[in-house]
Amino acid sequence: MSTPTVLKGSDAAVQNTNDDAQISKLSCVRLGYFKDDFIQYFVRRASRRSPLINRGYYSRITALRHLLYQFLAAGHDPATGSTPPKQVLSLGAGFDTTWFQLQSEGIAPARYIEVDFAEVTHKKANIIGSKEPLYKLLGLDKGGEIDAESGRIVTDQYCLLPADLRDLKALEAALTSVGFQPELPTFILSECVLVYMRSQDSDALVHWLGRRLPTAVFVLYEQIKPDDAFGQQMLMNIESRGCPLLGIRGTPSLESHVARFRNNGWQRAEAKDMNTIYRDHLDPQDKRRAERLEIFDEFEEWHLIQEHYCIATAINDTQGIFRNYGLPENESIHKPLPCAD
Ligand SMILES: C[S@@+](CC[C@H](N)C(=O)[O-])C[C@H]1O[C@@H](n2cnc3c(N)ncnc32)[C@H](O)[C@@H]1O
Repeated sequence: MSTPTVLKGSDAAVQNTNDDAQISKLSCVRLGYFKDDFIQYFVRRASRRSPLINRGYYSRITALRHLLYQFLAAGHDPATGSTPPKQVLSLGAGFDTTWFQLQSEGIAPARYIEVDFAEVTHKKANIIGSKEPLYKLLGLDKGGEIDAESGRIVTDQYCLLPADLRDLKALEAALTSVGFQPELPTFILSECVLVYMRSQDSDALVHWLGRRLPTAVFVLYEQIKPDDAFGQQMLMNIESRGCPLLGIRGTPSLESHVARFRNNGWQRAEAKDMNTIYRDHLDPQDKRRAERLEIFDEFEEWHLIQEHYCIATAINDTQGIFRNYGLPENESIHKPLPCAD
């Protein structure tokens, strides 16, 4: 498959949001908010972000990582010491490095599948193919397939697949081609992705996954509240970059995220805004450490921004392994992200 050279304007702009996200993650890593030894390979022009942005990414990444760790540990049987094999499906993964981090920590799941537009996976495959620490971790020096031209990598544990998430037939074909197993416990990650799609497309995707995956956790992070003054300004800023939040009117609130999941094949769902998550669900000790990293006095804006982002989770649990799944209230069972010295 060749990489399309002509992109529809807004698709190209949406793809560029990936670069922005990775620059912000690297900014956090360099300041010590969290550790990620791999993000450096995916950023061409590093830039230090404002304390407001850094703290926002810290809260996003810390909460999402906690949910992922919890999923990976679910179903652990203390008697046998075994945990059921699991898979991750990362939608619109961009240059996310989570698989590399999990693999280097020795806790990667049985399968980790990333999907994005071919233009993005093409660039990601090129980077992975040209950086020794990345392709060695993937075992690509010993086997597996990498086709940077088409943006496809297939190894036993990790797959990178080009597909447009609005085209469910193409997505299904891509997943089937690498032996995606719908019956395995699956963690679906959508970090700032569905909101760029029209609601009819993202609803269809949520429905399709909800119907096919009997044991799964869907974790979504994105913007909400488009209608108050701050929300209107946020929409204008994003629209001016050419990538409007086409889906935000369909899921403008916490309640609408829950309702969308419940109406589309998911047994349970909940949604919280990032103010609540930061206040009540992040490890207090790690938060204190992060809060000392930079001088910070923009509290009013901080709360406004955090109120306009949410994490929604949905669960299908035919095996009964996610009974207590979710972010815990402020307490000590958090596994803090390893932090840079
Ligand atoms: C803001 S970036 C987020 C990247 C990554 N999830 C992260 O948080 O670091 C949005 C990503 O979603 C991808 N995306 C948006 N719409 C998509 C679609 N219809 N099909 C495939 N990927 C899509 C973009 O190409 C981009 O890489």
